[in-house]
Amino acid sequence: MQISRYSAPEFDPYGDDRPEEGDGGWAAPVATGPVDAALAVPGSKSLTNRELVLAALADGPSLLRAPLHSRDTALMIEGLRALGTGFERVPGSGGFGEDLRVLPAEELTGSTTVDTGLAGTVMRFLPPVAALGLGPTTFDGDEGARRRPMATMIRALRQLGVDVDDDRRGTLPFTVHGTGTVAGGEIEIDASESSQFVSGLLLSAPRFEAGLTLVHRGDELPSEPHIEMTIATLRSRGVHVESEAHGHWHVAPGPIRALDVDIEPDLSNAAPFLCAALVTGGAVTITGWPASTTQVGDRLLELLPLFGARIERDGGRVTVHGAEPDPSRGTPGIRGVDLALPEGGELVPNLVALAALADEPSRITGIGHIRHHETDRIAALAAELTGLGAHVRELEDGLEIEPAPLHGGPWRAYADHRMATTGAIVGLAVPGVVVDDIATTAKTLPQFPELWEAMLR
Ligand SMILES: O=C(O)C1=C[C@@H](OP(=O)(O)O)[C@@H](O)[C@H](O)C1
Ligand SMILES: C=C(OP(=O)(O)O)C(=O)O
Repeated sequence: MQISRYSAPEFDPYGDDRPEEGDGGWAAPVATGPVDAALAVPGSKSLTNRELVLAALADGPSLLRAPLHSRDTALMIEGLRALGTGFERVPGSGGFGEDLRVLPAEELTGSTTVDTGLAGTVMRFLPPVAALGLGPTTFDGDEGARRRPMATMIRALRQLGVDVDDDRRGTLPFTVHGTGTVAGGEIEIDASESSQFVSGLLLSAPRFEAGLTLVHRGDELPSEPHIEMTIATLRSRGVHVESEAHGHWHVAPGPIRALDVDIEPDLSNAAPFLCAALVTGGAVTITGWPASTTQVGDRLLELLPLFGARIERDGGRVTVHGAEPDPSRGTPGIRGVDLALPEGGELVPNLVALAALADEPSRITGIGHIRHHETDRIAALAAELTGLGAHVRELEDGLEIEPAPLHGGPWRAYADHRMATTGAIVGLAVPGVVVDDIATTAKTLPQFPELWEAMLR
């Protein structure tokens, strides 16, 4: 079996580690009965990478407790370090690696390169930071990263008075010519392709001379909970942020306060484990579930019951129980859903695994933007499920799935952590599913293979 090199505690967020190529595939374990497991998951990618950026721009050192250590967060650390930020490792109290002290640069520097990997948060959050640095910063990333939209960010920076050289491609690679200051002011963007354009601009905005008034004009505004998360993290550091109308934000110029923060567990990364309860008719408990959160993964507690799950909550322990076996519908009796889910694109791949194993048809729409994630997730899900015998119809902005008996076969991950975990979920119920690159889960959850096998023991 292939185990990722990113496993804590050996994982070194400061080294040159990159995921390894697949070694011939990971045979997804089949559940031999209902799962019955309790586990904790490591810190949130979205919170860790926001707090890293804000800590680097803050007016003093900040401590991040229980941050995520994964490829995406290592890339963020390396990018910020290239721009002059200091990092110290501090013994952590959590089970998934060390805490991090972030030491902001006296002056952000440029004349460097930033490797974004395939991390949307790195490629959309760091260009405005680089604009505050002195000197040119060239951004590039994985082959798949060069296909992800960047034109909205490049145009926004130009509107803010920043010189960006992209050879008119509108994608990586490009160079941000930082002068040490950004004028700021009022701009309009179309964030239909990704909420990360909004988040990236808002995170650096307190450091712009005039702050930022940002107006979204476009057909869609996906992943709104992630924008709420950005606003909440800014406010917790004393930044004045207003949103008086939908798609309008104003960030006042001013200091970003240094702050010691606890990073919540990644609730979107809890999803595959919770789905396992439904697929096997068992029960899975996640510990440390926050009482209140801006994470979109919290919506799993409303979404999974639509598939037939029962949720039990006891303080920070959240347990998902599979549907009661129903002989007239077959065990484990997963229900079909008809959902519009523009706010929860990152949850979709795992939920589609449930839909493919359900006894009834499903339709999930409003998710055209996930064609711009790590891969075109609509096309990838349709291709991989069809390869296993599923009846899937690809819509422009979603998927329709009809119940059909599935068989084993290869499952391509497309360098997408959530495609990899989706293959694992299907493989619980379908013998012979082989995920080509389970190590790609190191993007946000290096411990996935170990946690998955432990859940099944
Ligand atoms: O800001 C963030 O941390 C994220 C925003 C969302 O991006 P999109 O708006 O591109 O979907 C989400 O899907 C991604 O996993 C993380
Ligand atoms: C879309 C995702 O990632 P990224 O931050 O690279 O956009 C995701 O994690 O599902």
